[in-house]
Amino acid sequence: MSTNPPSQALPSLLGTKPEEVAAVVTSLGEPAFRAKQIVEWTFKKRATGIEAMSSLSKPLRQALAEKFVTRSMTLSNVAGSEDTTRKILLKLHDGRYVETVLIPASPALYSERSDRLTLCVSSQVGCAYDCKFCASGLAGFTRNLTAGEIVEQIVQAEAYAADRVDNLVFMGMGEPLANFSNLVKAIEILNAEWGIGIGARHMTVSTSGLAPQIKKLADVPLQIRLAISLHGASDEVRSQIMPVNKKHNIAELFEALQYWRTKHKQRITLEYILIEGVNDMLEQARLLAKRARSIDARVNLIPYNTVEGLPWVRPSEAQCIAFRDTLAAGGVTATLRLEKGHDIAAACGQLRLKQETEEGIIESPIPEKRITIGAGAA
Ligand SMILES: C[S@@+](CC[C@H](N)C(=O)[O-])C[C@H]1O[C@@H](n2cnc3c(N)ncnc32)[C@H](O)[C@@H]1O
Ligand code: SF4
Repeated sequence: MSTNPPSQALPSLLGTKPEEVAAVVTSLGEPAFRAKQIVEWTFKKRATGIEAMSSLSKPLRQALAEKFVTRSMTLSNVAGSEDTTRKILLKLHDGRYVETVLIPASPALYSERSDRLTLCVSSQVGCAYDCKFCASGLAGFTRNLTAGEIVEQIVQAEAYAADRVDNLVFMGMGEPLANFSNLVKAIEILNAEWGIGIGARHMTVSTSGLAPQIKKLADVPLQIRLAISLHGASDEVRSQIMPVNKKHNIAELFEALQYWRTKHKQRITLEYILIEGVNDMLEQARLLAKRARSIDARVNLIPYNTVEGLPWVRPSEAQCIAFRDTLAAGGVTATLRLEKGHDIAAACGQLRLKQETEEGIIESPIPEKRITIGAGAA
């Protein structure tokens, strides 16, 4: 299934706004309406090559082809099935890989209505934040994705599925708020009528808790949703599995979330992976309930997805249910999905690790991710 993506690093039209296209068109001595046609070919007609833009003159197409590409990645592999999740492995122009995950209809999680087709997109190659349970950061950070590469994941997934994606979650590989300007540009293009046209309320940005960037994102005038990877209700537990907590602790994070709430009407989601013996104690549930109530957040409980090479295990169903019930008794709306295969993140990052290790791009990451708390931690 794999073919080589274009090797040049020209900017992609999928990451270019109409005013930027207009500036190029004008510099080429062409009338301004050509920019509108190029934008239509790019986003509405989904032209896969500049030569296909048949309403433009040949010389203009040639000049454009020296400045832009329409695609910068190729579909390399797909794993999974239509009724659960399908992980799409995409090869980037520099030979690196990212994953984007198609998730079929399921009861509403990140938006009010049922999510017909959700796509979980990546924002970086690798991740620098080193959360102890996560596959995305296992081989460290390589680079940010461009706005065009973020947008193209949706375009590639829609072409593959022959369907429209109507809900987006930034929960793939990488920390979206560490790639702030590309993220915001991509969201603007994804939201725009002239662009992909996905409503802001159907986009959720998930972050490990970069408090200053949460405030900065709050000031962007789009009603996108926010999910926080909390995974520990006390600083002690959270810092052991999420080193970012040592930089921005829970108090600082929640102060930023209060600021977010002054600018956004939609409720914040607190993501909480349940890992046996690490963060699944019921006193954590009671503290989590208190924290969630303080910002009127809902909680999404995710039984841990096993990552090859990592020692963590998911708790028993009974423990997951007891955790959820403790939250409910504390007055907090909590979602818990016990069936496998429907998880949004679905341990995203593992396909890419396997591919890049096999190709010798990265060394097999032998995780030094063991911590010593509780019974489940080896
Ligand atoms: C991969 S992260 C990407 C977005 C952002 N960096 C963050 O941490 O929120 C998306 C979500 O997947 C979760 N996750 C990572 N590894 C997981 C695993 N093995 N099982 C379940 N969820 C996992 C993260 O904690 C986070 O809530
Ligand atoms: S959970 Fe998010 S921030 Fe943490 S390592 Fe994974 S991708 Fe990075």
